[in-house]
Amino acid sequence: MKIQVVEASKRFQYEWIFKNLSINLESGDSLAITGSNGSGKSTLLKCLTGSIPLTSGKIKYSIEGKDIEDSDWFRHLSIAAPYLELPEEFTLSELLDFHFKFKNPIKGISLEEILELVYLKEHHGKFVSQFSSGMKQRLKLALALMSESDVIFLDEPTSNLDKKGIAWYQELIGAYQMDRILIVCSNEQREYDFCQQKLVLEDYK
Ligand SMILES: Nc1ncnc2c1ncn2[C@@H]1O[C@H](COP(=O)(O)OP(=O)(O)OP(=O)(O)O)[C@@H](O)[C@H]1O
Repeated sequence: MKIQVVEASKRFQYEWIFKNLSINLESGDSLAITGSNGSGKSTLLKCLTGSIPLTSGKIKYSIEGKDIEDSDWFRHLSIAAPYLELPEEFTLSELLDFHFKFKNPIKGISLEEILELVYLKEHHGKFVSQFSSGMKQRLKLALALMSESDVIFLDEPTSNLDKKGIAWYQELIGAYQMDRILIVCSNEQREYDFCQQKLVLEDYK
């Protein structure tokens, strides 16, 4: 899998969020997108996932030299972000069944193992609406990383996690990034210090 970003720029009304941003990523790469509050991290993530268009420039996804249509990017990626809510009217078991109807779990892992990994096994019958914010965040991260996707996007991955949850997140990444592209939007070093590449949005104003 390759993602090529060429001279990408994004503007909302008269405000340029980023200009002339170029990056190349391939399987196994990890990129941290950093910058102060309001610098445009989430906006760049939304452009990279195809949820909103660029103002100018180009983003290309390809596998083994073959381009992937913009409309098919979603098949290759998973996202965990604060603004993407979990469907709260499901119990945890129902949510896992629902989620994995659309995405395959990574090879060799069962739903039972995912429940254990996320420390929520005893809560499988509980409604997601009754989860604490930390439980919801662990679930979002696990759903993203346990899905068979070539690209994983994590926006503010440790929000609502306590010290133990942060250590759990770091271990999860170590064990399950595998040969995939990982993109982390954050301004907290502990969330991205394992990333090989770092992009600072203030450099693209
Ligand atoms: N749909 C929109 N229309 C107009 N302006 C927008 C829109 N979405 C975001 N913005 C503006 O783009 C800028 C960047 O916002 P963004 O949420 O990408 O920043 P961020 O770096 O993720 O911030 P934070 O660290 O606070 O989460 C802000 O000035 C924001 O108001």
